[in-house]
Amino acid sequence: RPAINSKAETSSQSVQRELLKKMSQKNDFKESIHSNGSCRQLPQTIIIGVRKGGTRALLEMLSLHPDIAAAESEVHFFDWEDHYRNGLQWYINQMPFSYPHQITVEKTPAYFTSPKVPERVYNMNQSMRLLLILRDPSERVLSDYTQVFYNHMQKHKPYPSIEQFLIKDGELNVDYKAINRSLYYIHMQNWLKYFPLNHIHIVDGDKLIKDPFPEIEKIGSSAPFPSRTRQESCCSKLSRIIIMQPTLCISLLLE
Ligand SMILES: Nc1ncnc2c1ncn2[C@@H]1O[C@H](COP(=O)(O)OS(=O)(=O)O)[C@@H](OP(=O)(O)O)[C@H]1O
Repeated sequence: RPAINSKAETSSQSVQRELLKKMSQKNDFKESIHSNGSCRQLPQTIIIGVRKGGTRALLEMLSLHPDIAAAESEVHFFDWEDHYRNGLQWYINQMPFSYPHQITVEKTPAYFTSPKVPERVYNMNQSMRLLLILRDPSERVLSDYTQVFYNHMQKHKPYPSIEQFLIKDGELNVDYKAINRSLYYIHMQNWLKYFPLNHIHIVDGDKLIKDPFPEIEKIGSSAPFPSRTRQESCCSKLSRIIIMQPTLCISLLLE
């Protein structure tokens, strides 16, 4: 099943409306509505990971589509207790304003490897569409390590070499977080307890970086970048595309 499908959208939105009604009875919930008719909506699609898989690039590419409204920053609603305790009203408040026909997408790469998250997402919306971008697991480990290494360097803090993390007692150290996050099949099993495989659209991160358009096209069954709005959308967001992926921009302009 495609991860983003504007027809299936209708049923997903009605599920969420029911959910919001229940919330309003309990917590005096008020939906934030803008005077221009847009409002904040719960996401219908979540990019759940994987960390360093290309989640930012994927979100930026999807947000080129005029029917997609993307949350700017990582929300960490389902994985951080402090946030989860705040409830759905708080979650909605983190979402961008969007029009009813638009699909709201958020990305928090830590969701994929957090054991509590699949059940929590399921409890919110059983028909949630999940996007998971994976890349070569070894390269992902290096990328993960490098990010933490540079964070330490910037703070002038020492950080062990990668060799010190990789091997423990002569064996691969699967307790090392960066390796553990690359054990995709383990985390996937958690998600499959709650969502069938056809709810989880897997994007090939290695292909996305080399040739993004075919990977993006696979996400939606209907044309993900309607021709009517393609150029307009491309021009207004040109600078972002150039930063993220010049070849996507060229594809969009040539289409
Ligand atoms: N199109 C495009 N533009 C820019 N970057 C791209 C793109 N596609 C994939 N990537 C690679 O994505 C890696 C960062 O992944 P994430 O965005 O998931 O990182 S994070 O988890 O949100 O920190 C990061 O990996 P590293 O280069 O290993 O750091 C990027 O190279």
